[in-house]
Amino acid sequence: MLSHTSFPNILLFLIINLSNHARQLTRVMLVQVALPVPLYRVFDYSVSTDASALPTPVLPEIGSRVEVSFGRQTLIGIVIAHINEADSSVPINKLKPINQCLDDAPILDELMLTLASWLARYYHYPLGDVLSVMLPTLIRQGKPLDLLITHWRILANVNDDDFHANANKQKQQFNMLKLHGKHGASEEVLLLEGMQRSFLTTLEDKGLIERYIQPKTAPKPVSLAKMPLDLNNEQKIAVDAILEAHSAGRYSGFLLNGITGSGKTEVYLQAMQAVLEAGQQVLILVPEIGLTPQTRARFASRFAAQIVLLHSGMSNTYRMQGWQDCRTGHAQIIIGTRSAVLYPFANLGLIIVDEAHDASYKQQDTLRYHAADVALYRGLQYRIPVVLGTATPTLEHLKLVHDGKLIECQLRTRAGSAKLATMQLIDARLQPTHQQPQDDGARYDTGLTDKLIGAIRQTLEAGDQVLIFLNRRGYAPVLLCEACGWQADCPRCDAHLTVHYSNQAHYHSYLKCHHCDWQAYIPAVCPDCGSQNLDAKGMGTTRLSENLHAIFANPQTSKNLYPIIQIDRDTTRRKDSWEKIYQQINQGKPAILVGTQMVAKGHHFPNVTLVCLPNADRGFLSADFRSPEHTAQLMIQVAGRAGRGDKVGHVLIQTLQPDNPLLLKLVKDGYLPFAQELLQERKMMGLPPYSHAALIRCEGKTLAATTQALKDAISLLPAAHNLAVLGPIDAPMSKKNSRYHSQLLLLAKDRNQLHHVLNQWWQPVLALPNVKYLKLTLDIDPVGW
Ligand SMILES: Nc1ncnc2c1ncn2[C@@H]1O[C@H](COP(=O)(O)OP(=O)(O)OP(=O)(O)O)[C@@H](O)[C@H]1O
Ligand SMILES: [Zn+2]
Repeated sequence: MLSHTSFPNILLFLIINLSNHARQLTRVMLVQVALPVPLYRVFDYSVSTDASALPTPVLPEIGSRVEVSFGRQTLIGIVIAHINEADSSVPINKLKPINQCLDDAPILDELMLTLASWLARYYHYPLGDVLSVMLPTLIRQGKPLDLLITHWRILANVNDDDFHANANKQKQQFNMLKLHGKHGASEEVLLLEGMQRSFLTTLEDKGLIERYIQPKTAPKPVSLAKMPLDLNNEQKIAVDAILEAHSAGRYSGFLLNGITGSGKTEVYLQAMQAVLEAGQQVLILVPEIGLTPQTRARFASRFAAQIVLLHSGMSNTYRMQGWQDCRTGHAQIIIGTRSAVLYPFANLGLIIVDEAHDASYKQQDTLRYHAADVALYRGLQYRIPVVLGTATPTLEHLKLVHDGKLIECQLRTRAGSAKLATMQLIDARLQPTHQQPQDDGARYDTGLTDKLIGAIRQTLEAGDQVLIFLNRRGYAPVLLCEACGWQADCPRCDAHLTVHYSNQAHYHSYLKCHHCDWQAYIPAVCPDCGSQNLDAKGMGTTRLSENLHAIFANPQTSKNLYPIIQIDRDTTRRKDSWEKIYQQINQGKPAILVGTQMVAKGHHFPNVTLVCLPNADRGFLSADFRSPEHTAQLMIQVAGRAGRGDKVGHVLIQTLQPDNPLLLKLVKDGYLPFAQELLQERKMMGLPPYSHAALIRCEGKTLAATTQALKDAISLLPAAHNLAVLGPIDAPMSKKNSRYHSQLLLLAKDRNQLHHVLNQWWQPVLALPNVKYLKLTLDIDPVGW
C-alpha cells in the first residue's frame, strides 16, 4: 500500500525519469572541430538535434574526421574536443549539426593532436590549417582510409555464360577482372587498366564479383640481409650512446658530427638494427634532392624489412597508403623528405635526420616548420633518441650542443682506409683563365685557369674521375649588349634571364627566368639599340660542359676523349635520368662530372679523386649574414666527394679573393673552427642563434603598400616589447612574379619573449584593414631571406 507521502515521491521519480529519457532522445552533443580555414579558432557543432534520428547518433571520437557545413561550403575537419552546451560561446539553437562522421575510430591519436597544437602555437599558424598540412590530400578530402586497398575479385563459380546476350560491355569488363585470377586486383590498378567504377558496382549488384579489403598481414620481424661492418672506436661510442638512450626509453637529441665519409651511415644502420630488432619503427629523414634510388638501396641491402619511401613526387594514393602503413606499424623503415616528420607512427623507436644542415628541411610556405626541430619535438613525445647527422652542423645545432641540449658524437676520421682530401687555393688573379682558340682563330674565355685544367688532365690520365662544382645551371646567367649595355631581364622579377643555349640543338636555345619560369626567345639583335653584338656573360653548367668538351677533345677528330656528365635539374628532370647517370659514374671510368648543388649531398662516387670549385666562394661576399655559413657547408660537402675510395683526394678552389679571411680559415682549419668563429661574430652582433628571429614578409601589388602595411604592423607592437625591430625593408628580390615584397625582422634575446609578443600581436596585425589586399606571412626561425 502506498502511503500518502510516498505518492509525490513516485511522481517525482517518474517525472525525473521521463524527462531524462526525453533529454536522452533530444540530447544535443557538442563537438569542437578544427577546420581548414585561415582563422585562429575552432568551431562548435552539434551532433544531432533531431530526436527521431535513427540510429541514435554516435558522438564522433576525438581525432576523427567529420563533414560539416561552413557558410556555404562543405568542409572536412577534425574533432578535437567534446564540450558541454555551457562551454560553447554559440547559443545552442544557432549551432549547426555535423553532416556526417567519416571515421568510426580516431585517425589521429593524442600524440598527433598534441603535435598539431604544438605546431600551431610555435609557428603561430591556425590549428585547422596545421592539420591540413599534416594530412595527406586524400585523407583531407575525406576518402575512407581503406579506399585504396579495396580489391575486386570474381566470385567463385561464376563465369561469362551468366551474362545476358546484350550485356557485352559488362562481360568484357568481367573478363578483364577474370584475368587477374582468384585474388583479383586493387581498384586503383583496375581503373588504370580501363575498367569503369560503375561497371564494378553493377557487377557487384548482380552478384558476379565482390570487393574485399586485402588483409595486411603483420610484417615479419626485421632480419639482417648483410652483415654489419666492424665499427671504429668513434662510431662505436656513437652507436652505444644512441642505444643506451633507446633502451632506457629516454629522449635524447644527438648531433652526429662526422666529417664527410666518416661512416655516419654505418652508425645509423647499427643503431637502427637494435631498434628494429626490438620491433620498433625507424624514421629516416633525407633532404629533398637526396632521395635517389640509392637511398633506399643503402637500407634495403642491410635489412630485410618493410621499407616505405615518402616524398612529394609520389601519387596521392601512394602517400595515403604510406601514411596508413606508418600509422598501423606495417612500415618498419620509413625514409622520407621533410613532411614525413608529420606522419603518425604506431611504434616509433628512433628518428634519424641525415644531412641535418640541409636547408630543404625548412618548409618555405604555409606552415613554415623546420623538420629537424619537429623531429626533436617528436623524439621528446615518443621518448626516443633523435640523431642529427652531418659533416657541417648548422650554427643553431652547434649552439644546442654548447647549451647541453644536444649530445655531440664526433667522427673525426674517414672510415675504412680513405683519407680526407687536401684543400688548396688557386689565385685566379695571378693566373689568367685559359683562352680556348676557335676555328676562326679567335679565342674565348673558358673560366678555368691553366693550373686547374692541368690538374684535371692529370687526374683523368691517371684513370680517375673529376667533379667540377658550379652552382648555376643553364648556359650563362646574363645576356648583355656590348654596344649599349642592355641586359635581358625578367619582366616579372628583379632578375636577369638565364641564357639556355646549346650549339647542338637550336630549339634548346631560349632565355628563362629561374624564379618565375618566364621564357623568351634569344633576340637576334639588341632590342634597345639594334646592335648584333649580344654576348652571353658568365658561366652556367652547360657552358662549362661545352668548354670542357673543347679543351679535352681529341685535336684530330674533335671527339671527346672523356665523357662529360652534366648533373643539374635540367639534365635529371626525367624520371630515370639520375639512375642512368649513376650507372655511368659507377662504371668507374675516367670522366668529368659537372654538377650543381645536386652533387653535394651524400653521394658516394669512389673514383672521384679531384674536386674543383671554380667560383664557389662568391657566397662569402653576399649581404645575407647566413651566406658564409651556407657557402662553407656547400663547399665542404662538395669537397667531401673527393677521395672516398682507396685513393687520396684533392680539392682545388679557384678564387679571385684568395685573402678573404673566412675562406682562408675554412681551407686552413676546416669547418668546425670556421663555424666557431662565425658563432662568435653572431654572438657579438646579437644575431641567431644568440637571438630568436621572426620574419614577417608582406607581398602585394606595390612596394608602397607592402611597406605601409609593415609600418602599420609595427605601430601595433605592444609598448615595452623589448624586441629588436629591423625594417621594414625591401625583400632581397623585392619584385618576383610581378608581385612586390617587403619584410620586417623581429629579434628577441629570449624565445619566450618573442612568442609572448607574437601571441598578442600577430592576429591583430592580420586583422589590419589593408591586409586583406596583401599577403602577410610569419616565419619563425627563418633560414634565409
Ligand atoms: N667501420 C667501417 N669500416 C670500414 N668501412 C666503413 C666503416 N664505416 C663506414 N665505412 C665505409 O666508409 C664509406 C663512407 O661512409 P658513409 O657514406 O657512411 O659516410 P658519411 O659519413 O655518411 O659521409 P657523407 O657525410 O659524406 O655522406 C662507405 O663506403 C662505408 O661503407
Ligand atoms: Zn621572373
